[in-house]
Amino acid sequence: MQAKKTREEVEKNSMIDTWLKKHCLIYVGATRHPFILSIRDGTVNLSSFKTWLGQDYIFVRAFVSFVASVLIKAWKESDDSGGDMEVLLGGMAALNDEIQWFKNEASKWGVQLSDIVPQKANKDYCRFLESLMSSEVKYTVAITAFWAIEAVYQQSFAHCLEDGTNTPSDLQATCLRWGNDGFGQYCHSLKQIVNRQLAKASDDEIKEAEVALLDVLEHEVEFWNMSCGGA
Ligand SMILES: Cc1ncc(CN)c(N)n1
Repeated sequence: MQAKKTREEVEKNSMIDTWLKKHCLIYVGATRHPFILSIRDGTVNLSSFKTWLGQDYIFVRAFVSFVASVLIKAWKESDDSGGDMEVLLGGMAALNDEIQWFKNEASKWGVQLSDIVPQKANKDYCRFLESLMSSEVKYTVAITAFWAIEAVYQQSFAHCLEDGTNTPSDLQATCLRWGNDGFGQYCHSLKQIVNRQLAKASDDEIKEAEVALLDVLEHEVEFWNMSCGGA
């Protein structure tokens, strides 16, 4: 018979949900940003959209390297009982498509990707990713950040696809890229990996993972602000 879980174990198993409740203000700030709300209600400024498109292309290229570093940490540190490598490889494959998608969208919207200069918020975010790539950073911390980065886009763009929204038809494909059910399922798999890692992590690692989550949420807010011309 399975032993009854202690309250501590139950809490650790759903650590992410506990954190999202605790940090609800910043989480809502990242997933319901005015830029996203403007897509959702159809008032989006197209020049902001194009800024976001060009800057995000640069971000995604840095993000691929970060994901590669998470994959290495998974190989070294995870017992892989949850099939982490497969989930991460699926993520890499999706990023390969994402880069191609950015190139196609850029040519559709007349954005010259070779001319894009990364703005401060983007540089800061990429620098943060680089800091997580250090071998000193534990898998639990890096995978928490990884899940949060993907989850913010999934939650944000899925919000633009809900019934009764006014998302412009030519932005539907963008919203579907991250708001589709398959991407939602992928984020759910990442979240399960994170909760499993946190359940066996040391107190210090748990603290570091929580800080990484907050850092991601702050960088995501700054990234949206930048897209609107605010940073
Ligand atoms: C800034 C940012 N955050 C998240 C994602 C989703 N891969 C993205 N493309 N850009």
